[in-house]
Amino acid sequence: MTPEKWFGVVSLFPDMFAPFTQQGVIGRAVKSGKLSVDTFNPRDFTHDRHRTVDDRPYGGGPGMLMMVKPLTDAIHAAKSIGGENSKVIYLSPQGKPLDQAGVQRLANIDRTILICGRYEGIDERVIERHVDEEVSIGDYVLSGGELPAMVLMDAVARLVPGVLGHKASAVEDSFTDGLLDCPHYTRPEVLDGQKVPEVLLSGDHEKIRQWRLMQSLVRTKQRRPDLLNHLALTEEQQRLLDQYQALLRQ
Ligand SMILES: NC(=O)c1ccc(NC2CCCC2)nc1
Repeated sequence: MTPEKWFGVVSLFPDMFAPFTQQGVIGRAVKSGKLSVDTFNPRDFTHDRHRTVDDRPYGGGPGMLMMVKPLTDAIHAAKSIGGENSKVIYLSPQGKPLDQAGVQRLANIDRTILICGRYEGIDERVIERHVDEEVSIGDYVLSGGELPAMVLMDAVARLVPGVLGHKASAVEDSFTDGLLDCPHYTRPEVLDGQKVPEVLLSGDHEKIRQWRLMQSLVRTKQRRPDLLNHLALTEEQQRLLDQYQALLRQ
């Protein structure tokens, strides 16, 4: 069996991960043993009557931080399961933006610990001491790192061999070669008077492949030219793009 990929999630809200690990693609990956997710709740590592997990920031200011000792105890518990050389990732807006290339890199790591911050975040010394990588899923602020952790696990799990059937890998392909996905169509052939592009009904698979590639290129050029800047287009891709632009100029 392919060695399973393990995620250890440090979170004050472990119940948020139950629906995520029991449904859909991820649910199947967990059921088939290709993926496993363990949660570690800092609150389980408190010893005071109120089970305190937050603490005040030095220097004052609004909000609280995650209390250090319960957090580091939870991290140590996760490392005792995943192993001392588990990759430790902290989700935060200050992190490196996550893109498909980053997802592919993380897909090659078998043991990953994800730290989900709450309140205003965590003590910088915990980041310096325990965190290998700070990762951001986008330039916006969320109430916790749990949703970013699920986004990361979903994107990574899709790349684990056997998790996706062959059918769903079309989406992967377009992003893997750095392009946006082409338009998709299904029944009915005419929807509110709008027909499905003829080529898709032609049965000519080479023409369909070229049409889809052209659509991906044009969409990427129109919607995300920045993605094209980092791409070395293949000879075929360049030809198709030139062909399309020649069409536009007619
Ligand atoms: N863009 C992101 O990936 C992201 C991650 C965590 C977060 N909030 C957390 C971070 C510390 C306390 C709440 N917000 C946004």
